Amino acid sequence: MTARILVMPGDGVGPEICREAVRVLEALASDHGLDIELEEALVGGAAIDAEGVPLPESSLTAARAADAILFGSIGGPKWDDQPRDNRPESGLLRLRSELGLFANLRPAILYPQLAHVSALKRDIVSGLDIMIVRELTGGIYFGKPAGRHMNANGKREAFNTMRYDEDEIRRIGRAAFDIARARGGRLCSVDKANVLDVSQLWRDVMTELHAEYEDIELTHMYVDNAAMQLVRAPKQFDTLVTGNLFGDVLSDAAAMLTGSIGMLPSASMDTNGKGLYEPVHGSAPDIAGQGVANPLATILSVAMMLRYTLDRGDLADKVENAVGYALDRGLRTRDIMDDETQMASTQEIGGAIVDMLR
Ligand SMILES: NC(=O)c1ccc[n+]([C@@H]2O[C@H](COP(=O)([O-])OP(=O)(O)OC[C@H]3O[C@@H](n4cnc5c(N)ncnc54)[C@H](O)[C@@H]3O)[C@@H](O)[C@H]2O)c1
Ligand SMILES: CC(C)[C@H](C(=O)O)[C@@H](O)C(=O)O
Ligand SMILES: [Mg+2]
Repeated sequence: MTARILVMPGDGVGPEICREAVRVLEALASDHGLDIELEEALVGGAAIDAEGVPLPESSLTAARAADAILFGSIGGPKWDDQPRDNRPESGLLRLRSELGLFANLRPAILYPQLAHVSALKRDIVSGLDIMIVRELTGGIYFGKPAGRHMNANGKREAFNTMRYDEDEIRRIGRAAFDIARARGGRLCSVDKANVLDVSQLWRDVMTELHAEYEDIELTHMYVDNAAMQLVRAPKQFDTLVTGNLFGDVLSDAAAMLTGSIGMLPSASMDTNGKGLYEPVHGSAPDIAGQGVANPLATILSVAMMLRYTLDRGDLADKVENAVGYALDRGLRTRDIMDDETQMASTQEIGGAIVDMLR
């Protein structure tokens, strides 16, 4: 059956990197029998400019109808003065929430060709393959009450609420235990249970769930220590599971272990295998429009789409191998370049990968 893929390029470098990822999908369709139909929809600042809101109803309807979504990135200084609920970022948050995309998978894998570009020494990082499982539709991003006001002392005050109920924790916990079982069998749950009530509940529920997963080794770690351990000795981890805010921060840190934030793909899944696939990075306004953005995080997100939604693990392997070949040939965008390699544009990297796939 033809799979419907909705492309949401968004803002900044989003359209540039999506263009390359779409070329990859088109090459797979024409040369490898991938049965897909592509459609495009507005989101983020581009949607604010065109229709006044960051997630028009027509985009949400198209997203609901799609089997998978390829998402670029949203946001930028142009829209920073929008009220919170009408910022580009709100469009993405609403999309995640409305589609129930609660499980965010952020793999940090070091390509051996980039070992010397990593922020860490080669022996500490070589062979790195960790998976961060981030809860994506709850926690402090969505907790009520939240807001800004003038308090009784005449001072500006603002507040957010970090809230999880046990079902939300159990749901992401099960997803993470299942992923750990399919990987190295070790799960580290990251929280701040020495301070936060919500983290104490998180830890209790993870510990209870462990009874259903006795073959998996479960450990707990405080988030401050986890941030330190990620840059001290990242290979101690296999799978990590954590809440929305902690996962956001830890995954950007993990990106630098792989050489660049431009290397980190992600999948945001619902309970039925539908997914939104996007790079972990943002719209990179500082380099947008220059043709220098690294498209590999987005192309590797296509590989995740092939594996998790389209059930074409064979093609996912092909895409990941093609990325390896492009790196073998010394092709690099600026963020992962060194003295021995050749600077290539966003489009040249995409083109090289498409050539390998053909
Ligand atoms: N999922 C998303 O769409 C998403 C994610 C993060 C941030 N944002 C938004 O993006 C905007 C900019 O945020 P930011 O600057 O904090 O984070 P960012 O990830 O956009 O950029 C951080 C740094 O990484 C670099 N970078 C990012 N992607 C790159 C790529 N593919 N190739 C090479 N270099 C890359 C940028 O040039 C910048 O120096 C904000 O509006 C933010 O809210 C969106
Ligand atoms: C843009 C923003 C809402 C988003 C988040 O915090 O989830 C981004 O940082 C990410 O990591 O996907
Ligand atoms: Mg982030």
